[in-house]
Amino acid sequence: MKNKILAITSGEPAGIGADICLDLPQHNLPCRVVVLGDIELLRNRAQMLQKNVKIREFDRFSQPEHNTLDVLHIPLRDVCEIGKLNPNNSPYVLELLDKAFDGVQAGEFAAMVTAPVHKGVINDYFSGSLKREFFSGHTEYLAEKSNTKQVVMMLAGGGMRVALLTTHLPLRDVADAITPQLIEDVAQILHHDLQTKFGIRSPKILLAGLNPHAGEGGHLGREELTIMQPTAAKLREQGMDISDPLPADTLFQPFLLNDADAVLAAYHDQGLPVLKYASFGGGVNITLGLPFIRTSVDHGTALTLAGSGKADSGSLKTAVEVAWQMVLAQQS
Ligand SMILES: NC(=O)c1ccc[n+]([C@@H]2O[C@H](COP(=O)([O-])OP(=O)(O)OC[C@H]3O[C@@H](n4cnc5c(N)ncnc54)[C@H](O)[C@@H]3O)[C@@H](O)[C@H]2O)c1
Ligand SMILES: N[C@H](C(=O)O)[C@H](O)COP(=O)(O)O
Repeated sequence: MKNKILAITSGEPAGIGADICLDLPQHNLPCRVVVLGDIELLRNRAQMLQKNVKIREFDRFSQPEHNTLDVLHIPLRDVCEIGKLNPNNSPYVLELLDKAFDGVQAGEFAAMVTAPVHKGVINDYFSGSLKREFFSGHTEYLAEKSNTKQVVMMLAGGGMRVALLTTHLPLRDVADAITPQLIEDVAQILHHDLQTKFGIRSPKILLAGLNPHAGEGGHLGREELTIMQPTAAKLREQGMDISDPLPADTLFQPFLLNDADAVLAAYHDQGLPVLKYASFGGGVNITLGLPFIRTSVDHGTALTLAGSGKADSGSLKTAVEVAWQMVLAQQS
């Protein structure tokens, strides 16, 4: 295979991104990785955490070395104090993503894996600099950069896969966002990627209702009756194995999950707390529908843990492993 290297963006510099990246050489990974970030920041963090790891500048032509972290150096824009967000470093955080994106587009990297960023401070930077942009998350940022109209956020862990109809949206806006077109687009991407990227020939998808008890026959909200059920029926006519909207409070039970390949939840905090309860620190976030492979950790920047030695790097390890499995599946 031409490109065997995965790009790992080290994320918000004041958070645990550097800490968890420093564990990568110990993880017995199935492939070569390069971390994108400020090399001095990584060296300082390694010293602080007393990590016995060699940190060297990335050279594509050098041989991988035992206990060595290859770093593609991208300099910080301003001082970084551990645990303290500095909006002036937000362009640095975005540059890590842009460089990884350019690398996968150019075929230099086989996939990208992202350590956590802090959405709030990036938006603080945008508003402080009078810029108009809004940063919702990696998922939306990478969709926009790659001109992809629709992508799907799916997390996997604890023996389940949970995909989302809506991602980083205020709860107030969720109901209006759920349209037949959105359900069709998201379900089709989910179905397609479960087949092509995860080798599931006939994926079975459980659709979660939006309202309590899936609308209670229309008495507790009508979205299930007017939007979700008719769209699910249409998708079934097209050959997809997708349920009618089911009550979300009892959907995440083994007697239903054991027979399903994915849950399609209506919104972020309907699906993700269940999955994170089952697997926090060992799950993986996968963006489906992109023209390249991108996975991420299942946790955030954990500012108070940065530099403490208490950050668990298990999710980053899983994110690398899953990205690599997807690279291999793509080749076969
Ligand atoms: N992939 C990503 O970029 C990503 C994912 C989730 C959240 N975030 C962002 O992170 C920021 C902080 O979010 P939050 O506080 O809601 O969630 P968080 O995941 O940062 O923290 C939640 C709790 O889990 C703990 N925790 C998190 N990661 C851990 C790890 N690896 N090991 C041990 N404990 C860990 C934290 O200390 C905290 O108690 C927000 O800006 C959010 O948007 C980013
Ligand atoms: N929704 C994700 C989670 O809760 O883990 C997280 O915010 C990361 O999203 P992006 O990958 O879009 O940044």
